[in-house]
Amino acid sequence: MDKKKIMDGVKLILEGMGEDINREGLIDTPDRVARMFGEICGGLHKDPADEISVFFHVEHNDMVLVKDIQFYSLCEHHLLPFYGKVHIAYIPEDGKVTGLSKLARVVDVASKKPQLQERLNSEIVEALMSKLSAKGVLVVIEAEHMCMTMRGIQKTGSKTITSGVRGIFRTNLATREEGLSLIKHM
Ligand SMILES: Nc1nc2c(ncn2[C@@H]2O[C@H](COP(=O)(O)OP(=O)(O)OP(=O)(O)O)[C@@H](O)[C@H]2O)c(=O)[nH]1
Ligand SMILES: [Zn+2]
Repeated sequence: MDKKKIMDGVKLILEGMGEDINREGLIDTPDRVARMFGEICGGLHKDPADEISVFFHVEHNDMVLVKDIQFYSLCEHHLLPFYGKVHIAYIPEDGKVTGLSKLARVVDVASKKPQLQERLNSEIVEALMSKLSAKGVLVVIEAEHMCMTMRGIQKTGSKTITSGVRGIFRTNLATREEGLSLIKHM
């Protein structure tokens, strides 16, 4: 990331607001904000699929579900946070599974950048489908968008739910319902 460009931009925004960029409380703000963007946009220019780096073979060809994976992302329209939980289920092909933490790493890389919830959802699904060659993948994201709560339409508490369904979760209704009910009730 070009830290200097971000710092110059932050100074311009503050000046545009009529702030005194040399007052004590703001003097280090451009530097802080640039470091912050480096951290919260750490997924930029990375491929989420690269996070799935280890594979194991187990005698398990049924569902694997990791739910309530917390994420924080940045709405690409307003640069305000949207955040919530990702639930990931997959059905391995020939017992090919990955480490559980790798699923959360995929979520981190796909979310830490200016993003849309729908794209976040499909990037996670595609990463899993391509690397695991799974029989099926189901990803559900529930999120609160601060651009809809602290500004604009101001609907505090509203939640946006997206889902991405591939393979057997798409073709077999009972499998999809099992995944969805585990996400909802456990
Ligand atoms: N589909 C989708 N829309 C989003 C997401 N995040 C923010 N938005 C929406 O993007 C839209 C941008 O609309 P614009 O009319 O260009 O911007 P705006 O004038 O600030 O709109 P308001 O938010 O309605 O005040 C808004 O409706 C946001 O709610 C997202 O992840 N997915
Ligand atoms: Zn927004």
